[in-house]
Amino acid sequence: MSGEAGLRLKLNKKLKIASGRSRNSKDGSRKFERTLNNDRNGNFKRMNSDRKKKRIYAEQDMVGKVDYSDNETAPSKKFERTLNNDRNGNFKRMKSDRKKKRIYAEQDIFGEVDYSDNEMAPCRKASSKKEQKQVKGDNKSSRSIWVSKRLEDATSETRRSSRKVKDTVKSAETSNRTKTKDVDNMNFGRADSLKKPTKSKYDSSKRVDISREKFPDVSPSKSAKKNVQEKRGLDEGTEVMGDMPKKKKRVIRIDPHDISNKRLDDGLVIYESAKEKKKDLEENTKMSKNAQFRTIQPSPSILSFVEENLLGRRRLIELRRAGYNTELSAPLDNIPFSTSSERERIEENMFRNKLTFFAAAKVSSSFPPPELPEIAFAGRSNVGKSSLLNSLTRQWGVVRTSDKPGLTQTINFFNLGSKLCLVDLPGYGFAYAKEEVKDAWEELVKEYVSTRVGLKRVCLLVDTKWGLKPRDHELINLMERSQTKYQIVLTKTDVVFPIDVARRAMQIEESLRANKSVVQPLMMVSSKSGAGIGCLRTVLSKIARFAKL
Ligand SMILES: Nc1nc2c(ncn2[C@@H]2O[C@H](COP(=O)(O)OP(=O)(O)OP(=O)(O)O)[C@@H](O)[C@H]2O)c(=O)[nH]1
Ligand SMILES: [Mg+2]
Repeated sequence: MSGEAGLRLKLNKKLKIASGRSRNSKDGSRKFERTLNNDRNGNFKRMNSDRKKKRIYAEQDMVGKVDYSDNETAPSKKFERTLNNDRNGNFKRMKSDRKKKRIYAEQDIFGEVDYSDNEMAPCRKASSKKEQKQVKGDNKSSRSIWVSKRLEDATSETRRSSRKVKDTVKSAETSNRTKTKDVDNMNFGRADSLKKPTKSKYDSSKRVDISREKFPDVSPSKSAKKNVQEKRGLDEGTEVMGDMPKKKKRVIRIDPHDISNKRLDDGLVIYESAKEKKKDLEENTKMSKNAQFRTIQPSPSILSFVEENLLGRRRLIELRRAGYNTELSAPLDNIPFSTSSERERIEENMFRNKLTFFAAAKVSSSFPPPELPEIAFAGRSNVGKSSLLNSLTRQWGVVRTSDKPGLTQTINFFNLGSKLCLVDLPGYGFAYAKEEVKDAWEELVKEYVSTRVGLKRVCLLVDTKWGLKPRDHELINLMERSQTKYQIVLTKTDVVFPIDVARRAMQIEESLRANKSVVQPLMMVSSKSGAGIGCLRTVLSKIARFAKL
């Protein structure tokens, strides 16, 4: 027993010395903190009991007469062995992490791990969990090597990163000051050794930033140029001076309108300028056309006709004062689908008769035999031919009309009573139809106006806004050649000012003054307002009255 007591005392002493050493060392204090933390979590008692158990097992080993004086690692090995044994026995409840703690405690006690470097602590803390998982091997020395290796890696990495920053700053400074190849090679070499592709980018951007800070007056483009120069210089292995004298650019000013000093390269410019000039000229001519139109002085007879018939754009109050029933839908002198009693009010007896459709022709062979004197209505598409027929007879709906140009595609024959035949011709020019079809219509119209027996008059309808167009002139020339009587009728007078209606009438009369087949006076109507319709009725009914087949 006395021997046993002696051994116990010795062991206690050893343990006290070890714990004292650990407390004195920096890592020992850390270990102490951890134990305190454990205590805070309520494991203090268990720890005490563990220590007691350790002591007991140590005692047991010592009773087993094992000599530890030679090798200090032996007790730890023994401890672990006993712990392993205990897993099957009394210490089943103990968790692995607690066991690990105990292992660390042993390490601390026996001072196997060298914590001389201060940087170790945070690394160890950060990777403590990983380490705990990995530190499973029984060999303490291997564990200590692994930990020390990790620590070394961590410290070297931190050193590297700090060195990197220093290097980048240094390289930036050197590139701006000296810009020698050697310095940059060093930098690139370092970047390569670090094996980070982004590093070089970072370096270059940093360099640019620093250069900007250093030379705030230099524009970014210039600094970029400098960088390019630097790179070139480095590639060639020659020194590039930052303060090179700049070459002044010669600026040659060329007169854009002067063609004499142009080179072949400036051909495009010449072409463009010519195009612009042509455009200006066209605009001027266009302007002059409008200006010319405004200078037309209508004759007093035309002006009085326009005023008497309320032609042109008018206010409702004006129409009301003139006796028009403004409450009726357009045209004002019209009642849609009028009855025979309503037709009685038409001044001219001729147009009191009922309008009836009797034939349509696509080709000249299908024209009906000429039984009645015919009055045809020709003109460009959408000029208002069909509408005028309806307006003259006050029988809206007999002749079909549309907003879309090209509705009338055949020559349509309408009988007005038993004395007159009204013919609606297809329009020419602007129409939503194929070119071949339009050409066919035009040919048919030309054939009709030039060859038709019984055709007493062609009312050539002209839009007041646009006046005579080349196609109209074509038809006029044809009728002149074929000696077909034609009368110009201005339509849609309600969309322009009265003075412009008069000007247009005057303009057309002047242009056709030399023509022989043209019938005067020029008529002006509006199928919408009914203005001038009565006058046209009077003129046309005279034809029927005196016409002889
Ligand atoms: N403001 C106004 N519009 C009119 C007048 N006459 C006709 N219109 C309109 O002009 C468009 C064309 O009328 P249409 O009578 O179909 O013309 P069109 O000459 O027969 O046309 P095509 O059959 O294609 O040759 C329609 O929307 C009419 O409402 C008018 O005197 N004044
Ligand atoms: Mg029509």
